[in-house]
Amino acid sequence: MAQADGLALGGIVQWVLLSIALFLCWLLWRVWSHRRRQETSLLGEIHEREERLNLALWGSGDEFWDWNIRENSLYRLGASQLFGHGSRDQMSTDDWRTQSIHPEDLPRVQKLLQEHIVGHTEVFESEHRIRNARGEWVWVRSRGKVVERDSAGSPLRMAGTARDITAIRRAERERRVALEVLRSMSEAVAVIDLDFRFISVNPAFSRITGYSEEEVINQNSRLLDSSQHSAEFYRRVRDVLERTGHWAGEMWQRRKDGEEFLGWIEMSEVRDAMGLRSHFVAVVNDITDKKRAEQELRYLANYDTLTGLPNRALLSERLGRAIVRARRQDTRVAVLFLDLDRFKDINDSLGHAAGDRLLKAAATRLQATVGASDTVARLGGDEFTVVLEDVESFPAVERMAREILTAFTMPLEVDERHDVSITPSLGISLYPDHALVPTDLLKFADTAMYQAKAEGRNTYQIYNETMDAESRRRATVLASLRKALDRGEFRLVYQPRMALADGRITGVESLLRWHSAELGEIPPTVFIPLAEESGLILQIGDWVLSEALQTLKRWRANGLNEVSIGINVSVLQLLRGNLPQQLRTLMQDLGVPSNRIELEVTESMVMQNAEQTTHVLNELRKLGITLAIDDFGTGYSSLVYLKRLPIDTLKIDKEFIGDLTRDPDDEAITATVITMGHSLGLNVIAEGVESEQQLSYLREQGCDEIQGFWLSPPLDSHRCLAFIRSWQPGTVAAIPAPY
Ligand SMILES: Nc1nc2c(ncn2[C@@H]2O[C@H](COP(=O)(O)O[C@H]3[C@@H](O)[C@H](n4cnc5c(=O)[nH]c(N)nc54)O[C@@H]3COP(=O)(O)O)[C@@H](O)[C@H]2O)c(=O)[nH]1
Repeated sequence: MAQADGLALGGIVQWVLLSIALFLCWLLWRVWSHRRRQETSLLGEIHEREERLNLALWGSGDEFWDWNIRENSLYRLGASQLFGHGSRDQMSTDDWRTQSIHPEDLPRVQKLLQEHIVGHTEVFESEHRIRNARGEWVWVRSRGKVVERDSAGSPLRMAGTARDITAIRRAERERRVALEVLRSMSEAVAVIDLDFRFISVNPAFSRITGYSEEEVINQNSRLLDSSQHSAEFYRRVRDVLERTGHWAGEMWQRRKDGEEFLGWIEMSEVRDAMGLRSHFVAVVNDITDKKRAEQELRYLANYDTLTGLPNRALLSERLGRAIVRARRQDTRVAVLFLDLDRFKDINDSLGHAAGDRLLKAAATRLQATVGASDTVARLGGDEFTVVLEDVESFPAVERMAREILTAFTMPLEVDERHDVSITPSLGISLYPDHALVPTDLLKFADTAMYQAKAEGRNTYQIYNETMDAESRRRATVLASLRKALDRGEFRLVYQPRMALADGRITGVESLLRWHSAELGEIPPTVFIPLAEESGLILQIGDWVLSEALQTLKRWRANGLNEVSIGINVSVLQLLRGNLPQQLRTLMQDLGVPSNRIELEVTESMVMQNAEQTTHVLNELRKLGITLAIDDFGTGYSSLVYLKRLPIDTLKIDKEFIGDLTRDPDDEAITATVITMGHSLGLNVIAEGVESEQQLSYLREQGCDEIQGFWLSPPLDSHRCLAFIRSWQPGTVAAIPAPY
């Protein structure tokens, strides 16, 4: 039993031990399978996390790097997506240094790493270039931190991310370039929101408008609205901009200081990434100066800068339009061509500045006479043109021509001290009577003007066809005149004059004659004006002086010591200024006395140029030469000047003498001139005396001397010498007065 009991116990023990062993095995299996499950789930979790990290890196486009400092190795996750397939996931730090990073950036990156490792910076942060799988350099922004240190604090591991910022840097560079362009642009640029408030402006905007960026931000763009446009105009512009997204045009704008400027403005909408309008950009070009320059150019092209009158170009245009209107309305257009008489002499003597002022004064006088509705133009020099529209008749044009002549009888004020008298000569042509086109009308009016000059100036002429022949003849005469001196075609004749008191021959007047080889005998009334206009009178005048004084010398050698010689001089000779010196030399060379020389200048010439000629006349007077005013009574006489001028003799024009005893007016004028001349202490000579009646009347009025066909026509020097020698004074002195 004890054995059985022992066997049973042993069985039980074995069974228990087996059960325990089985249980332990089961427990171990359970633990193992639990661990296994745990491991599997951990691995799954790790895998999932890695997946997420990879996804995150893929999504962000970043690379993860892990640098084992002690082992000197670099692990990179996501490098291939950042730098292309083939980029290495693992590399040694040395390879990274020598192959991966751009050599120029390496020192900077190492410095930043060092600063972080020693604890100077919280994080390592750097932008540098990395070579990608294709061998190109790409810019990355790398951020990282030390993530493990040993017990001594030395870094064991650093980890971080890197991001490709090549595109960002390019965009940034482009943005900087764009900003620089905006900054350096000469056009003002403003970004405006949809409520037309300024968002940003460039420096040119501040320069042009005077407003700084701070002053305009958030301000409405109405700030620049100018008073030159109506509110309606600005409303329309904004309306177009809102509807179409674009507006371009010229717009006046007001600067901060209130000054207005003209801008060429281009406004365009800006759309955001969603394609919605977000802003407007306005580019403003200040075109005030350009516009002004354009206007000035237009002005210069169409107006005469001196007088402000239309020039030839604008005149032709207006005349053309006037003709078109006249054709449509069946009316007339008149062209008045005006030239100032002897303007050249005045210009030469007064100087060009005064000449310019005279032209301006003449332009004002002309415009005031004609009125604002008709065109007055300056063609250059002293030539003006008037265009009259809706002309009813020839007399109406003549009336205007006379009004112009009358307007010029009053002297023109050149400055505070100088008044100058100047007369115009006018030529007139009419559409459709004389021509149908502007060029012909102008040409014919010009021809008529020359005819007016030939008629003695200070008058008008209406064009007729014979004038063309006349102007051609003038050109022919002038061509011959230029050769006359060299060919020796001039000669002087001498007309004696006689004292009424005792019948003595007191002197002669030398008169020029021209016999042209081609044209025959040309009267002085024809060639003298041409010689004056062309300036040839200066050389011709020199010849006359020399010739006349040589005759005087010859006569004196023949015993005519008491006879004086009168020599006509043109005002041009006086204005030239060297006449006194010229005469001094001639007198010395020829040995003739000055008190036997009298220079004759016409009244109108001297009166018009009194200020300029007085000095020369005084010089001549100082030489002992006497001075006579010729053609007295025909021009505009100023007693003031007459009194001031150093003259000795008045010669009453033959125009008054011819009608003596027939025309009471001429008698009255002649008597008055004699009285006035005597009251001024002057010797008075009557020219053109042809009859005894005239002679008697003049004697009765106390005239001092006479000259004319009654006594003798002009004679050549030999015949004149003979005439004087044979003259019997007693016979004439005995002629009684008619009353
Ligand atoms: N600058 C210069 N001008 C000169 C010179 N020589 C002449 N002239 C000027 O030319 C104009 C015309 O002169 P001319 O044809 O010689 O006529 C003169 C006389 O011939 C004429 N005359 C004289 N007596 C009578 C008369 O009884 N009846 C009449 N119908 N005519 C007469 O008058 C002219 C006189 O000239 P003036 O005394 O000068 O007025 C003339 O303006 C001349 O001045 C010259 O050398 N230089």
